[in-house]
Amino acid sequence: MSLRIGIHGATGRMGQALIQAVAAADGARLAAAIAPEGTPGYGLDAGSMVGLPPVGLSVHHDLAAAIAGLDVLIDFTRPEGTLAALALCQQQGKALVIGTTGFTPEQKAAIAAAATQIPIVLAANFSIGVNVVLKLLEQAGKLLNEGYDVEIVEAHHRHKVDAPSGTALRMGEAVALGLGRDLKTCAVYERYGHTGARDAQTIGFSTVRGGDVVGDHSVLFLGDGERVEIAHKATSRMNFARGAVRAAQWLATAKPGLYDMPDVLGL
Ligand SMILES: NC(=O)C1=CN([C@@H]2O[C@H](COP(=O)(O)OP(=O)(O)OC[C@H]3O[C@@H](n4cnc5c(N)ncnc54)[C@H](OP(=O)(O)O)[C@@H]3O)[C@@H](O)[C@H]2O)C=CC1
Ligand SMILES: O=C(O)C1=N[C@H](C(=O)O)C[C@H](O)C1
Repeated sequence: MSLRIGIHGATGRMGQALIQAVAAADGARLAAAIAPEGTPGYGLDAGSMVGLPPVGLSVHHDLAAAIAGLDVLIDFTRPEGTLAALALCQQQGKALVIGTTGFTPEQKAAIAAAATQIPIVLAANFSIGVNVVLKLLEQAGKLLNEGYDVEIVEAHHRHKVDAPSGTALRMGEAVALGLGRDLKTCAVYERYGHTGARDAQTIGFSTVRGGDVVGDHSVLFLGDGERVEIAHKATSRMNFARGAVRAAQWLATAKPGLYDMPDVLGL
């Protein structure tokens, strides 16, 4: 029996990559493609929409009905879309993969609460490369914990609506863990005007938006007379999509709980 996967946000940049990734995956099939009524692509066959042979499923907006016929829902939408999907998955006891970013602390707490009843993978970045980089960053934080200022720079396409990226924030958490700091109290997200000299205990974030950049992240450890840079550059969304499908397959046998991509990858 193949795993029945539904995609919430099917007409989006990631939704379209996910349709392709599900089509290419062994042991999985697309069982629903959900997007807001009337959005470009709405009503089309999900396969045809992405240039594949027709799959016999049209993009529709009835999320509750769709979830009833799924094993796992993959959500790449906006925080409010994810929370609607979360409530329905919880009601129907279905597993959920969340790729959406930009959640408030309260929204993250709602996801964690739902994960006491259903299995959820919540990851700001589903690429293998970024998840390996997170491990390297924790180690770098441990080793470069004296005399190095940490700055995180990220660049994304002109359509991205949240900043800093979820990945940049996860990278900040990984470095902070290595350094023995709490990102909540040491992050600096804005600088303008007379800022004063840099506080050595801070982790700074800078955001670039423009063009079609898929996702670039650099973490700089700036010392006296040298600097270390750990960077990841995505050139295709297929790495994220394949990772999310892998997470959906992993969730099929997982117990209720809140998981991240390192759990899926065994890192
Ligand atoms: N974790 C990861 O590895 C990655 C995460 N992301 C994240 O995934 C999310 C989506 O990115 P992307 O595909 O580029 O975005 P897009 O805007 O291209 O697509 C979003 C999709 O969700 C729909 N949508 C928007 N708002 C809602 C809502 N409130 N309820 C239901 N559906 C909604 C959109 O429809 P409409 O167009 O009509 O609004 C569209 O179908 C972002 O948060 C992004 O940061 C992106 C890449 C990788
Ligand atoms: O919106 C995007 O495009 C991306 N969002 C994710 C994030 O916020 O980290 C992951 C990736 O960088 C692409």
